[in-house]
Order: sequence, then C-alpha cells, then structure tokens
Amino acid sequence: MTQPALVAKNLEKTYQKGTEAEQTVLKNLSLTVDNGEFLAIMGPSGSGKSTLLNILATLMAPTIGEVEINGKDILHMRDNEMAKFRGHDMGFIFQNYNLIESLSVAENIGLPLNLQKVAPKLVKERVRGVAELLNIAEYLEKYPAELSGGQQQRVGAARALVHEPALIFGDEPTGALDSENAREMMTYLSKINQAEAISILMVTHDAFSASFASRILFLSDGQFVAELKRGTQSREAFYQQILHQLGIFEE
Ligand SMILES: Nc1ncnc2c1ncn2[C@@H]1O[C@H](COP(=O)(O)OP(=O)(O)OP(=O)(O)O)[C@@H](O)[C@H]1O
Repeated sequence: MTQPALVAKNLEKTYQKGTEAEQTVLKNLSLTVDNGEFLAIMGPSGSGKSTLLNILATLMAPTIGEVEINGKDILHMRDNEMAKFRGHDMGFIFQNYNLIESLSVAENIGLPLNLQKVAPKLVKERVRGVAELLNIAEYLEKYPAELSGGQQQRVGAARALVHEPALIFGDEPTGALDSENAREMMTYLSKINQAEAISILMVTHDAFSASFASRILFLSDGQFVAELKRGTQSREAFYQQILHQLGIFEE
C-alpha cells in the first residue's frame, strides 16, 4: 500500500491561549488524505477551515497534534528543510493569488522553478506546458494587471502546479471567480488530480466546487460532523447530495 499524502492526528488549535479571549478553534481533529485523493473540507464561516488548512499547509503550528506529509513529520523539521519541502512537494492556490505585478505572467508562473534554480530552458518548457493545460498560454508575455480576475486566478493555479508538487492545498480556490470561471478552474483541478495523480486538499464553503472532489468532510465548530463520498455517481448527483447534506445542517 502506498503511504497517504497527508496524515493529521489529534489536532487542536487555541488562539490567544491564557488570555480572556482564549478560543479553541480545532478540537481533537484527525484526518488522512490518501495518495491521489481529492478531498474537500466544507463548513460554515468561522468553523475553522482556514485555520485547519494553514496548519496542514505548514503555515501555522497547531497547539497540539501531529502532521505528516508523504511520511515526513512536518512539525519538527528545521526551517531550511521545511522551505525546501514546501518548494518541491507542495503547491498552494489561495483566493488572493498574490501575483507579482512587476513580473510577466510567464515569470510569475516560473517563480517556484527559478527559486529551485532549475535550468532556464526547462523552466520555459514547464511554464508553457502548464499554461496550455490552464488555457492561458496566450497571456504569457502579459502582466497581471492586464488580465481579468479569472485569468489571474488561473495564473496563480499554474504557479502552484508548475513544479509538479505531490500535494496541492486550495483555500477557496474559486472564491474570486464567476460561475463559468469557477467551473473551468474546478475542471482543471480534477484533470490534474486524475491525469497526474496529484493529491488535492481544498477548503470551501461552496457546494459546486466541492462536488468536483472525491470525498468531503464537513467541519462544524472545530470538529468533523459528517462525511460524503462521491463513489461512482455523477458530479451532478454528488452536488445534489451535498446540497441535501447542507440542508440537514440548517434544519
Ligand atoms: N489569528 C487569529 N487569532 C485569533 N482568532 C482567530 C485567528 N484566526 C482565526 N481566528 C478565529 O478562529 C475561528 C475560526 O476561523 P477560521 O478563519 O479558521 O474559520 P473559517 O471556517 O475559515 O471561516 P471563513 O469561512 O469565514 O473564512 C473564528 O472564530 C476566528 O475569529
């Protein structure tokens, strides 16, 4: 059996510990992302989604708990080892895609490879390949300010994919997109998940985006309260199942 892409055990996160404002946001939370899996975490505003994602994506430490990515204990890695691991093995797609305005689209996408000192010819090839996959090859010489929001988000996604990470983290990856661009972005994510067996972990409050995943965990008040698996059903049927589940929470 291949090892899981990510294993988190007994996570707890308390903000402002020891003060009057102390708040425990994640409570004894465990999860596994299987290799090649597309997992979505859904939950209402304030349920702890971003906190969980930031911990799993190594951007924040939990108060208690363990996180392993590709079998490596990420909470006890040295900073330089961590930076290298992040640069090689992980990709990040966030709602604000943080493109660098003074760099062209091609330079923005190639950034992770240039930081790894990959040969320029190879950078060019990889940038073109991923830009074609995301339908943005015609904008490679343009600058971020010249693109629409949806195009910019695809550039952000291309940058997250260009170094062929084993695991991609998404925080509301369709948050800034209209429904047509959201559909395209999710279609691309499922494509790379299936074609390149890249594992994806995404948090979202959007049922449509979540319906592209193979499994959904529902977070409420810092704990998982339900799980849905897509199985062999169509995406449309899965979408209806998710809406039904969200309706149950509201009753
Ligand atoms: N840095 C912080 N310091 C203190 N409290 C925080 C901090 N970040 C988040 N919180 C609190 O933790 C709780 C969970 O926040 P979090 O952003 O993880 O939820 P979320 O489910 O991602 O919400 P949303 O969908 O609105 O982004 C909220 O009550 C929030 O106010």
